[in-house]
Amino acid sequence: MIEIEDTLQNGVPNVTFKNVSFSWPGKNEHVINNCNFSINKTGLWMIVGKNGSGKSTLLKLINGLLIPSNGVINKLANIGMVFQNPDHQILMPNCRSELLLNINQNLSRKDISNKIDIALNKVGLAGFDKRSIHTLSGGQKQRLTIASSLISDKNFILMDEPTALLDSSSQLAVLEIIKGLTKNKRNPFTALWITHRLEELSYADAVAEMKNGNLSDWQKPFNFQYN
Ligand SMILES: Nc1ncnc2c1ncn2[C@@H]1O[C@H](COP(=O)(O)OP(=O)(O)OP(=O)(O)O)[C@@H](O)[C@H]1O
Repeated sequence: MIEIEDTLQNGVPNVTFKNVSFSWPGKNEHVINNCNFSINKTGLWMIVGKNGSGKSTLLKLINGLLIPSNGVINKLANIGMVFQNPDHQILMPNCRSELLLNINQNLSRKDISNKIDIALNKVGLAGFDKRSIHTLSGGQKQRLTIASSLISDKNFILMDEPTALLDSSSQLAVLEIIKGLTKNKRNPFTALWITHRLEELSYADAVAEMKNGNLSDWQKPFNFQYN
């Protein structure tokens, strides 16, 4: 049986997989194999795992791009996505127009401008609203994709190796921004972050490994062992 619920009642997320399996069309083996886990608190959750272990597939199941072959996915969250390469998701020529794409168009002009200023400020891009995308660094572009999620009131952001293309100072900036957002008690926020960069795990509230189509139990970063 396949069943997906998608409603948002408050800022605290609940994403739960119950016996979820998924195989790509034409393939017999399950990439995701009877997978069970739950994310039911705000915070920064990180997943590691070998190439091809199914991490990106898992994110696509969470955001509804893929439908499970079996099992149940319950989603109580307003879900956004940040990809490894921001050039793959930024569509407009400057920061303001990119954010306008993602904002509730029923707001007044004044509220729209305020929201744009607040979102840019939250990601350390205050004053960048008129900047052309081609003048931004990779790290600034990645921060703009986070601002796009914020401005569309997402409270759960899926991040697929968001720092893989960034140098260490931009990596740190993105990590600090996401960590700060997840600690903001007034606007509960959650990130599920896939990484191969093990030094990032110390920022996580919980870490799990994707292996054999399943996710291990969540652990504190200092308890987590990965071979
Ligand atoms: N569109 C697709 N069609 C068929 N098979 C796919 C497709 N996308 C991914 N796969 C296969 O699914 C498996 C898991 O891929 P996935 O991208 O989820 O792994 P991953 O853990 O994210 O890998 P990486 O760390 O390299 O990004 C791989 O065997 C891959 O070849």
